[in-house]
Amino acid sequence: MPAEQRPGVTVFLTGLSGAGKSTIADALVADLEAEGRPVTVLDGDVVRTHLSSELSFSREDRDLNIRRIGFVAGEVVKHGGTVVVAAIAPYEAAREEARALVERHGRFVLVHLSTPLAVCEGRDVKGLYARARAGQLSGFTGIDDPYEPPARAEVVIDTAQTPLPESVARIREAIDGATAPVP
Ligand SMILES: Nc1ncnc2c1ncn2[C@@H]1O[C@H](COP(=O)(O)OS(=O)(=O)O)[C@@H](OP(=O)(O)O)[C@H]1O
Ligand SMILES: Nc1ncnc2c1ncn2[C@@H]1O[C@H](COP(=O)(O)OP(=O)(O)O)[C@@H](O)[C@H]1O
Repeated sequence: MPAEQRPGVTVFLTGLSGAGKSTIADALVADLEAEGRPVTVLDGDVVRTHLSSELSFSREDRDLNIRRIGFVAGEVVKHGGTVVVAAIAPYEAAREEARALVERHGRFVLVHLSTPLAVCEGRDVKGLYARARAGQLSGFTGIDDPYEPPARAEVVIDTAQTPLPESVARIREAIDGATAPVP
């Protein structure tokens, strides 16, 4: 679809640490940018450096973080832009608030990475699960802090079962409403 006719869209990747949010976000962004489609990326780690550096991982602060992300995404979508969010976003109410902020202006595609905790912990990309298990990090999602699975997600992907190119193709299908070829 020509860029000037395309409504803005936010793809919101949610899931446990190590579920594959950043990996899929990077591949999805590369896929979109290869078509000359600019993308605004709001990755949890980066947002927490630049926009939410004062926030903790309490429920209140996580919710505020997701609300900020939803607001920024909505502003970009308002002008027809494409946004990719990668954040744990463990609480249903905050995700739905972000959805509402975006859907005022365009489309919102929630992608739940349902990768099981045991797989995420086995990956332990940053060594945080080991620290949480050792009692050196408290309030870690999935260990001693909750993750509420989304009641309604446009796409659900378990990255223990789904190869990366298939994940990207499924999300492209949800965005474009047409089958994107698997590379
Ligand atoms: N207590 C606790 N719980 C969960 N995650 C923690 C915690 N402390 C630090 N980290 C690191 O912060 C990254 C998650 O940040 P988010 O902004 O996505 O979290 S949230 O949406 O506000 O809940 C997360 O990044 P990912 O591993 O990429 O998900 C962690 O590296
Ligand atoms: N099919 C897959 N899809 C996505 N990531 C995968 C897959 N298989 C293995 N991985 C690995 O899982 C890890 C996921 O880490 P990351 O993307 O940083 O997760 P998150 O951003 O959710 O914390 C990466 O090391 C990635 O290479």
